[in-house]
Order: sequence, then structure tokens, then C-alpha cells
Amino acid sequence: MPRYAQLVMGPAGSGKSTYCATLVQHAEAINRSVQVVNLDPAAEHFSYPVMADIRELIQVDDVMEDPSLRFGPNGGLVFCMEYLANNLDWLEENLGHVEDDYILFDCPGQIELYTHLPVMKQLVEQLQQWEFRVCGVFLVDSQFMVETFKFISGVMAALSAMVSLEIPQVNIMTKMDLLSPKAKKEIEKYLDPDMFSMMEDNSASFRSKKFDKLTKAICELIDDYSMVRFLPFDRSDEEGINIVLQNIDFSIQYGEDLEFKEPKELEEDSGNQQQDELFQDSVGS
Ligand SMILES: Nc1nc2c(ncn2[C@@H]2O[C@H](COP(=O)(O)OP(=O)(O)OP(=O)(O)O)[C@@H](O)[C@H]2O)c(=O)[nH]1
Ligand SMILES: [Mg+2]
Repeated sequence: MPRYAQLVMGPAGSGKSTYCATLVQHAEAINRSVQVVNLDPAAEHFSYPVMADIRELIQVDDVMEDPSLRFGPNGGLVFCMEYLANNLDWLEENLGHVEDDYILFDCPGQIELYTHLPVMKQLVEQLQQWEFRVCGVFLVDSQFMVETFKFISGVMAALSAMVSLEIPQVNIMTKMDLLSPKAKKEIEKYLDPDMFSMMEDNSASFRSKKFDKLTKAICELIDDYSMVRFLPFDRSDEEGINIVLQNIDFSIQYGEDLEFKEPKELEEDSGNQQQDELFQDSVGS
């Protein structure tokens, strides 16, 4: 039986830990079991029970205080994550093995972990070897997404995580409850946007004409990947939380094992084949 995992990523302060805590509560309410692993070695507090905590393996403060390493907070964090990648048996021990496990991994906010460092990719590959189906969940703060150029940079961050990790990814816009009704209306166009019309509407707000071509090329790239979709996340809206969870479950086929659905054409073919076999059996007997 497969196990299921969400890798909860996103820039610092985008709401990753709050998302995990909200999802645990929601899961309890709908009678599902969801557990959380804290993978942020710099985390100070979180409001969910943890099944494993990287700080038991290594802490950023210890790395920074080590006279032979002399790292600052960001270098220290990267060191901790690399240490984790080299000690994955610690994680294996803490995860145990329960069939149908559903685990959220609350990751650190340093964006370089998802863009060019190999650590997260190594973690994903290891989880897959342990039979996890992993979905990337990339969070961005809706407060920063109401202007086109900020939106583009948020999308690029999400896109680079998707490209480097090569797993299904669901993008989420957090803190929707903080938006004014006007901003909420405004942000709707960013949830499932048409990059070209957005660019044309906003061409005056781009900072420099000089980079017009570059902006166009970036918008084209985003459009080509056709992944510029964000789901809104308001921690007080149970229905919205459910929609987010359903989308993620769908991407990792959670709960579909019992009734695996084949694509339509195949279904018809295999249906015919089954009928043929049955027919032959009854003729043969
Ligand atoms: N109103 C509101 N506040 C939120 C929401 N999500 C997060 N916050 C607040 O935003 C701040 C940062 O949230 P965290 O969940 O700690 O963010 P994080 O991504 O885990 O942060 P780092 O681990 O430091 O990268 C906290 O003060 C949260 O209370 C939300 O949906 N609504
Ligand atoms: Mg956090």
C-alpha cells in the first residue's frame, strides 16, 4: 500500500506552519488521520503535534555556534538540511511504517532549497523509495500577490520548485482572510490568470520599458508550463480547505486505490477483453 506525503514549501512567512496546523485540525474534523513532520531546524514554535522534529537531529543554533563552522542563519540552515540528507535513516526510524500514512512535511522557507540545492530533491527521491506518493504544496502570501510584477516573481519561485523537484505540485495563495473585499475581487484574476492579457493591462506598471521583451518571454514561459493556477486558502473557511485538500489528494491518488479508474478508451478495451475472457471461460467449461 502506498503512503502519502505533502511537501509544504514556500517563502519565509508564507504560512507553511499555519497551513499544516489548519490541515491537521480539518482532518480531525472529517475523521482523517494526518500527521506532521517538522523539517525546519530553525522553527521556534508550531501549534501542531509532531511525529518527528528535525531539531532532535540537528539545530541551527548549534551549527552557528560551532567555532569550526561559523555559519550565519542561512548557511546554517543549508548545513542542517544537508546533514538531514546524509542521515535519512533518522527520518526513516521516526516515520515508522503505517499503511495509508498521510504526512505533511513542514519545510523551511529558504527559497534556495527549492531552486538549485539538491537537498529537497534527495528527500523526495528517498520518500518515493519508501513508497510515498509526494505532492509539492507551494504557498505564497496573497498580501504580496496583488501587483502583477510581484505576482510574476511568486509564480517563478513556484515554477522553479516544480521544475527542480519533478513531482505534482499544487500552488496555494494563503492569508486570503486578510484581504479587503476589494482586494479579494482584484486577486481573483491572479488565481487562474491569462498572462498575456494581464501583461497588456499592466504594461504601464512594469518598471522599465527596457525589459519589455524579457517580461514577455517570462510570461510566455509561464504560460507554456500552464501551471499558473493558485487555490485560495482561508484558514477560517472549511469548504475552501476541503477543496485544497481534494486537489492535493487527487494529484497523489489518495483514496483511489480501491476503485482505480482507467482512462475511458482503455476502460472500454479492457471491458471488452474481460467479456471475451468470460465468454471463452464459459465456452471452455
Ligand atoms: N490571518 C492569517 N494569518 C496567517 C495565515 N497564515 C499564516 N498567518 C500568519 O503569518 C505568520 C507566519 O505564518 P507561519 O505559518 O509561521 O509561516 P511559515 O511559512 O511557517 O514561516 P517560516 O517557517 O518562518 O518560513 C504568522 O504570524 C501567522 O499567524 C492565514 O491564513 N491568515
Ligand atoms: Mg514555519
